Amino acid sequence: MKAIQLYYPPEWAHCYGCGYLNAQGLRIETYWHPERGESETRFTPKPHHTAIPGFVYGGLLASLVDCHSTATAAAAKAAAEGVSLEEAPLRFVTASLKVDFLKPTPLGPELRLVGRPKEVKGRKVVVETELYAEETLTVRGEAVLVQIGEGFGRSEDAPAGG
Ligand SMILES: CCCCC/C=C\C/C=C\C/C=C\C/C=C\CCCC(=O)SCCNC(=O)CCNC(=O)[C@H](O)C(C)(C)COP(=O)(O)OP(=O)(O)OC[C@H]1O[C@@H](n2cnc3c(N)ncnc32)[C@H](O)[C@@H]1OP(=O)(O)O
Repeated sequence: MKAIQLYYPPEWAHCYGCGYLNAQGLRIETYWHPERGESETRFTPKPHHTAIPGFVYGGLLASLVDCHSTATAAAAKAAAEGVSLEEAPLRFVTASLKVDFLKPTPLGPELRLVGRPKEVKGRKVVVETELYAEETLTVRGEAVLVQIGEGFGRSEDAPAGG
């Protein structure tokens, strides 16, 4: 099975969290399981991803939820439209990200994120994510993702003043 991120066209593959062209990035890989209608990402934080000794920094956890959600949105939209990502390289950006830190996340074990599309409507997809450390649910996220089109990211799309 090929990771969803590997379908992104190169011009949209520089993201710190999920771009395969970002050598310093997290380069997460997310897989879509059509039989369950769910996505899955596995990631093992490094020792420097520390909040306090023994626990994962929350900003990293938010980044994982963020990029896991954009990938889930692409797969969910492709599934809803009955197209493959091979023929339709869909790309989403994050409009809104909510992260609830339910319990401290231990630093050491592999983390597992499970994503489910809650709504697929037009260019918008809402994704719910659960993050587990050794079967313990420690983080829950909800993100609103909006599909970008070809040419998005040209200077006229960039925020003013930047
Ligand atoms: C990546 C930065 C983006 C900045 C732009 C510059 C260049 C981009 C170029 C390439 C990007 C390539 C790859 C992406 C890389 C990484 C992705 C990883 C995740 C991230 O790290 S990404 C960074 C943080 N991200 C942003 O920097 C976004 C800044 N922002 C915008 O660029 C606009 O804000 C946008 C496009 C999000 C929406 O603008 P828009 O005009 O296209 O969409 P529109 O208003 O039509 O809304 C359509 C439907 O989304 C609903 N909706 C919209 N905003 C909502 C909100 N906040 N909460 C709840 N619902 C919301 C509406 O309610 C409507 O829903 P409904 O149809 O149901 O009414």
